[in-house]
Amino acid sequence: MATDSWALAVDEQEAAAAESLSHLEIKDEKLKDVKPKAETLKAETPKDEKSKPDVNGAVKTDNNVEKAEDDEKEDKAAQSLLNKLIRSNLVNNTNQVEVLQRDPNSPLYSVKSFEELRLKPQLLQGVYSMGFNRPSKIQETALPLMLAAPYQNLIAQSQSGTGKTAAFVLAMLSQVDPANRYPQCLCLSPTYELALQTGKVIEQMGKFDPELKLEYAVRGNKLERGQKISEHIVIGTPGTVLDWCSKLKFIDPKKIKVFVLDEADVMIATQGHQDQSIRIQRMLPRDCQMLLFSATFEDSVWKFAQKMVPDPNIIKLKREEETLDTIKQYYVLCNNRDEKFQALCNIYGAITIAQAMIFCHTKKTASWLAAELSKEGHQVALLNGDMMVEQRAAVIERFRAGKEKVLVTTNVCARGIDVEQVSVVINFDLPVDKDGNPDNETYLHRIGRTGRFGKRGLAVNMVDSKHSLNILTRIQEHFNKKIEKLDTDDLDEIEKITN
Ligand SMILES: Nc1ncnc2c1ncn2[C@@H]1O[C@H](COP(=O)(O)OP(=O)(O)OP(=O)(O)O)[C@@H](O)[C@H]1O
Repeated sequence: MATDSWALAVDEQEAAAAESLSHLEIKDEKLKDVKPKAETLKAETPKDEKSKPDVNGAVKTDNNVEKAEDDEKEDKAAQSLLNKLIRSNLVNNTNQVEVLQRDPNSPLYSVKSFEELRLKPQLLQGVYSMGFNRPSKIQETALPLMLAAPYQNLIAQSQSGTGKTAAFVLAMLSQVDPANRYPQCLCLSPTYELALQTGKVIEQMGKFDPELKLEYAVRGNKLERGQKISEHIVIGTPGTVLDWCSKLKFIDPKKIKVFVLDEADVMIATQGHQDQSIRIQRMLPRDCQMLLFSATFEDSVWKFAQKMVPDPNIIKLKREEETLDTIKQYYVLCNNRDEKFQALCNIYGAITIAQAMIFCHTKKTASWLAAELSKEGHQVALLNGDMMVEQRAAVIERFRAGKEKVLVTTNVCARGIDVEQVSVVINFDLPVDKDGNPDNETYLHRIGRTGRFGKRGLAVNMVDSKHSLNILTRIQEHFNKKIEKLDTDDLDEIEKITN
């Protein structure tokens, strides 16, 4: 790849991150001078004004008709950051960890306590100071494997919130020798903000070792030319790290002992990052320990992982499956948006709903609906892709705390966000993919419950055209679970749905 193209990709990616600088607390003095450049965590409005599917996927060509795609582009990095910001605890997972060992004959260790890992005392102190009493499910197996000598490579996949970051941070910290004043561990993150988040974990966990130093290789952190970095751990985005290792030679890649590639799935979704990461990996010594982490493991991630990590051990923790078994599903037949709103008001008038999440297809509908519900006296929170990630996290936190009773959001904006306590979900518009087909996965994720949250739930789907009825029928067939018709003009009937 030509130097120009990766440099361009870096510009794009880091411009995307720069805006959030003003929102994140930055402790590192060197980073304080960085000026926000662009508001790119905002969702983009597609320039293409051609015919698009309507709210439920039907194609409309009239320019006066609301365009479904005035909406957000799915931004994996933003979603990942959002989940990190709103999460304060481990995600529970009762599935077994699957391990594929490079050498099946070597015994497989798993630990039930951090003491068993024989960490440096300051590190153990750091772990406990973070409130970690015992290793998480994935940490139980990953940590002994990562810390075993001779060092082994690892590819690990488990859903967000299961303790991957803490695991590799611990692996890096335990292998650093503070007496050697040069970078020994290198960690790649897909965006500026994610790098900062992981950096914070490194700082927290390593804070009892005053000698230990961390440097951020992110755009805006300008070092003097000709300088060599003395910090032990470098965390950064691929473009800047590549610059620092090759063009600017701030880092000697040959001295790196541990290389971590975090959020591999987000990484490959960002243009240019894959090539940059591979170029960095090629500069590292053969005996450098390579660790790759990902929340998902589709084919593309797997191919990338194999390129990055030779002779890997592989650890996977399956996501807890959601089912529709404990959910009562209904649909309401309407003719247009106003009728859907009326149906919603009727439902609210008939039953007590503690907290509900309402999903719309477009930002415009979501804003309209939130305003209408407020007029009706509801305490409404609105979430859309125009908000900065931190603002979105604040909205979700307030909703979680029960400060608002209704959360109105767009489909794309809330994908992958878990608000477990919500038992009523209203699909004001049905979830469809970009081609206008039923998005079964999103439907399941949104209204389904895992074993742990097995309490009963209620889902109401608003149908406003033949097309959306067809989408609903296909969703019903896909899950082979009946979605009952609900007449929202009949109060008695509505009341029955809570029984
Ligand atoms: N052993 C532990 N005990 C208690 N809490 C933990 C433990 N390990 C991690 N946590 C906490 O659980 C949350 C999720 O952990 P972490 O960020 O490491 O998960 P992750 O799998 O890296 O998630 P993501 O894929 O979003 O990066 C964090 O708040 C973290 O502080």
